Amino acid sequence: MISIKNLSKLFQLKQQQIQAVDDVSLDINKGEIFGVIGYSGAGKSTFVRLINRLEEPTDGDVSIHNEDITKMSNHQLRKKRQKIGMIFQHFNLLWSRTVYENIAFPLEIAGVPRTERKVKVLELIELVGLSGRENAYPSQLSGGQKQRVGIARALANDPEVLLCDEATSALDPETTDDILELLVSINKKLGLTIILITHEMHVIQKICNRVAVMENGRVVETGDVLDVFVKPQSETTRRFVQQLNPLEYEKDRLSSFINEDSTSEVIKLHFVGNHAKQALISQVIKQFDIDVNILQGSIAPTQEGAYGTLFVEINGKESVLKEAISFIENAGVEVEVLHDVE
Ligand SMILES: Nc1ncnc2c1ncn2[C@@H]1O[C@H](COP(=O)(O)OP(=O)(O)OP(=O)(O)O)[C@@H](O)[C@H]1O
Repeated sequence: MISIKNLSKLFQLKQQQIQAVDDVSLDINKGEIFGVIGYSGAGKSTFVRLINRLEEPTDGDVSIHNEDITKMSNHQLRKKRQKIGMIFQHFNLLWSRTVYENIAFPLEIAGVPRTERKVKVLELIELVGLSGRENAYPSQLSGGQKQRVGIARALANDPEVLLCDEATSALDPETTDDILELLVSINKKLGLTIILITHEMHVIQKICNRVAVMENGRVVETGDVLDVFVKPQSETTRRFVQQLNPLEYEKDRLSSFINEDSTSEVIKLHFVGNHAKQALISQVIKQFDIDVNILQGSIAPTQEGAYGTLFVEINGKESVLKEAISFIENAGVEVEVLHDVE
């Protein structure tokens, strides 16, 4: 487990002080993919760089598997850093070295003998899907391939933790998805703990188990990804969740589709996890004497199961509508009544 306690970083500039990270405490479980999301300037990069002491904390502790890295000597820290891999937005590859040589570099530094090095590098090249490109130089690779080299290099010394600093922000959406899939498969195959920072909610949705939301150096919300999607607590989190389906938040838009009928109601259904797999609407139609008009729906898969919303207009006798709503709620689906036509 990674235990972060009261972690702070104050940058002391000539004219001003910047509290980049402000009293952050978090526990990250072994083997999970933990996301940190925030807008530009929220303190994400500083936070992630404090975890391997690329930045020195002003205050607080970071323990990785019960070893407090903030108390380590430079020598101990160098050894420990071999067990903390890191990948970057702009890949940070060595441009004069080939794919093979980039990946071999951390092994050379760790003093791994040449033959052992070769076995490991070839294994990593296969793991990240770059077989055949061993002798290419970074300038001959696409963005996605460069990040694959970055990932292989970060894994060379069999780290316990992989830190990802906006690792997909420079990539197009399709390549982003490929790299995210690679991170999930590495997490599963190697049981590696991954801490990932991003400003994009779909990155969190796709691969994280838990998430922390940062604002002005502080963590304003933390929880399981599904819980945070379904019930965002802070305004900042709500704005991030909105990124995934902006239309869902334009309830006014729906009003033009609603029949001017005194017996209709518009409801929003929240499907979480396995509840998203039920044929609930067809059951409601069969069981109750009501009409259902589907206005809008969406579903987003997460590592912890799916999360979906559906806006429907239901039309029928008031007492029957009430019964139908109770039926839906009893099936484990949350119902929000949005609009009562007078
Ligand atoms: N080395 C530094 N010296 C002084 N101020 C810094 C330094 N690094 C970061 N800051 C400041 O700390 C604050 C947080 O920056 P940080 O880069 O951690 O945020 P971020 O959430 O990662 O944003 P971005 O995604 O834009 O990088 C910002 O106000 C930034 O200007």
